[in-house]
Amino acid sequence: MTQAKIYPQHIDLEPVMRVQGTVRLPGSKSISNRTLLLAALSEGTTTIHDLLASDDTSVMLDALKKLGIRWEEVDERTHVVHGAGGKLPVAQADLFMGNAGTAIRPLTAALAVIGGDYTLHGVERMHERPIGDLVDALNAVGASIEYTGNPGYPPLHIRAGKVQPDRIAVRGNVSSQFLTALLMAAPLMAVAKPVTIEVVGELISKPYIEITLNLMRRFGVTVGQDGWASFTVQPGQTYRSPGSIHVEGDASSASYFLAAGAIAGGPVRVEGVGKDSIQGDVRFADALEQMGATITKGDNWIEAKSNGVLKAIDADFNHIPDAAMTIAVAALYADGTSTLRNIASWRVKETDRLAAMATELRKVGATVEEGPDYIRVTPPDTLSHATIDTYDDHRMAMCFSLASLDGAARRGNAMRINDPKCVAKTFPDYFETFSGIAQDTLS
Ligand SMILES: O=C(O)C1=C[C@@H](OP(=O)(O)O)[C@@H](O)[C@H](O)C1
Ligand SMILES: C=C(OP(=O)(O)O)C(=O)O
Repeated sequence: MTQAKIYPQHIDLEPVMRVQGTVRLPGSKSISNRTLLLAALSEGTTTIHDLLASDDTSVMLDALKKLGIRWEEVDERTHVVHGAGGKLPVAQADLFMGNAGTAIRPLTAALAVIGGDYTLHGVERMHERPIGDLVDALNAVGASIEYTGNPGYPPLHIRAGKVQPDRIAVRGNVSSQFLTALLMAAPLMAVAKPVTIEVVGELISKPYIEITLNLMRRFGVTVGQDGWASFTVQPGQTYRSPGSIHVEGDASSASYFLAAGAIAGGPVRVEGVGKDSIQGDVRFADALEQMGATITKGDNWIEAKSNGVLKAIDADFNHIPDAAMTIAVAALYADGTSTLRNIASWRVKETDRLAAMATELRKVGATVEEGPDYIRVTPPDTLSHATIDTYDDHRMAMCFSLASLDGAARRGNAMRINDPKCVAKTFPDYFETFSGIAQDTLS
């Protein structure tokens, strides 16, 4: 095992020869934040097992508390949320949303429909991440949401409106979270008549909608679906607590460990997600398999093992935008040029991930072509030592830990990752966990 040296400003990862081991994954961010909100909107009390403890869930928990929702942390792995049955006890609040898309977007819709006087804001980058499609959709049917900074972006000021539409139209090509937000708020609007949400244009990141529909179902609301074009919620359905609910391990967080196993020996097993996962990012394992790794799966685990040099890949990654970043770095270990297509949404996430990925991959010696919605990576013969900037993007930090795996070629040269604490967004002890699978290091 390596001793990861954590500094306030950077972490130095010694070259790793081989990885092997088993990792217990933190809870899924997407499932955690949806479950918290649905539990808060439900009638009854919900016990949540294995909730993610990270910045993104903290902002949701804090916001719910400010809105008057009672919850308790029973122990490290168990939370209890007392639902308020579709109402919010506190009608006026100022809510800090950090940089959590899964908090601000669904809360905006729920608060706009329930009504009250609420302000929502976040970190600087949050104020550069679009929310206009969601605000337009809601305001067009009677909500009252104003921008207090730049039009189209948080911060927002929500006032009581009257939102009881038959139909709502929302664009789906910037973020699927806008549709998720409207879907979760739809039962609150469908008081006397059905509500249909129509998707205008292309819908990206579709598997995240499946997570939304699955969790809504578990909280007692079924949604009628016409392909990906429209979704209908019948009236009279209210959220009801399932009693208790278990949060799967995070499939996006799994990607770093599975990629490590595929690159540097393995086997590496992740526990907490398996073949019946509701998270689209488990399909990351299919991409690794396509690149030549051996993947095995059980009910609650996935394992990756390498078979020598990875094969280059050319594929559409629209369905797994987060885990696709891991493929871009795994491409450093492939036998040729890899192309990741249809990932324009990378530009509006924690940073402009297409630009950031291209810049940092070049630092380790790759030849990179950055297109409007694609990235093409040709690995160097030998990876160079580099200091990687992370742009306050947890995934940049986690992805580039994989660049320490070329142990033999970079004897003595650590890979430096700046601002490693940004992993706290979804995986606060990522680097300790990563060092736990490193079997041999060279220094
Ligand atoms: O709904 C969700 O839980 C998420 C949807 C995706 O966003 P987009 O729909 O904006 O691609 C993903 O990138 C994000 O990390 C989580
Ligand atoms: C895009 C991401 O986050 P968010 O939920 O804030 O959109 C991410 O975690 O990669």
